[in-house]
This record gives sequence, C-alpha cells and structure tokens, in this order.
Amino acid sequence: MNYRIVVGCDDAGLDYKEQLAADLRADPRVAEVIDLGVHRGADDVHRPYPEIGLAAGEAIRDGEADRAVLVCGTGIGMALSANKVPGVRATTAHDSFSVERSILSNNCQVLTLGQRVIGLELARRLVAEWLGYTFDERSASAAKVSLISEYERC
Ligand SMILES: O=C[C@H](O)[C@H](O)COP(=O)(O)O
Repeated sequence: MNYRIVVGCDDAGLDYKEQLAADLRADPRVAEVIDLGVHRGADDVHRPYPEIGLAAGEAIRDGEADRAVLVCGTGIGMALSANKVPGVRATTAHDSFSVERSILSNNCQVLTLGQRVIGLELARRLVAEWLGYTFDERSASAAKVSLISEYERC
C-alpha cells in the first residue's frame, strides 16, 4: 500500500499518538509516518487540537499524505477541525464496523480517536484494521461521497 500517514494529537492524546505512530512505523503497509505533534517535553506540547487537526487536513489536501490518524480527548475536536479543510473527510470511529464503513462507505482519509474514550489496545486494533480497507471508486457509495465534493465546489 505504501501509505504516507500523518499522525497528530493534543496533550490529551499524546500517549496514544506515540504508540500508534510506533505501530504505524512498524507496519509494512506504511511507507512514511509524518508526525505533526504535539511532542512530549517539547514547546509544542500545549498546542490546541484545532491547530493540529487543521494542519493534518492541509497535509491531506496538499497531497503530502494519504491518510491521517489524530488523537485528542474524544476525537471530536480533531474531526471537526480536519473537516474544515475542503476535500477532507474526517470522522471519529471507536468500533470496528464504523472504522470499516468510514472507508468503504465514506472514503474518509482521516480517522480520529479519543484517548479518554477507548482503551489503548482497542485503538491500536482499530488503526490496524483501518489500514486494511480501501475505498472502491466503482462502488455504489462513490456517487454519494461525490455529492459532498460537489457541494464543496459550489
Ligand atoms: O475535542 C476536543 C478534545 O477532546 C480535547 O482533547 C479536549 O478539549 P477540552 O480541553 O476543551 O475539553
């Protein structure tokens, strides 16, 4: 697959981001992990989630990455922020079926997770599953996703 994956978090998601980044770096489906922070012990550690979520969305928009995994307390703020970037589809998903459908139904490039909501081992498993799905542009879902893109072009 050779995915280029952005990872990002705020201080509420730092522990999970570090583990998920390590998992992704060890995954043969991943060619590159781009860590947008925040970083433990660094000056950026208190950057608010919108800055990270928007930067991740821009990296997707600009073709610098294929997908992103973002972690905050709930995942919600990261999803809201990344979704503000035109062309980006981000969602929080904390169960296996929603993770699957976020790709197969919605062609989301961004998965967001809440460190204060789910356990670390579930988060790790969900990200591993998420990497295994690819959107089928010939599927019946494609025309529905296109309606979102068309709205953004207006
Ligand atoms: O969605 C927002 C995140 O959960 C964030 O990590 C925590 O935000 P808060 O400090 O405003 O609750």
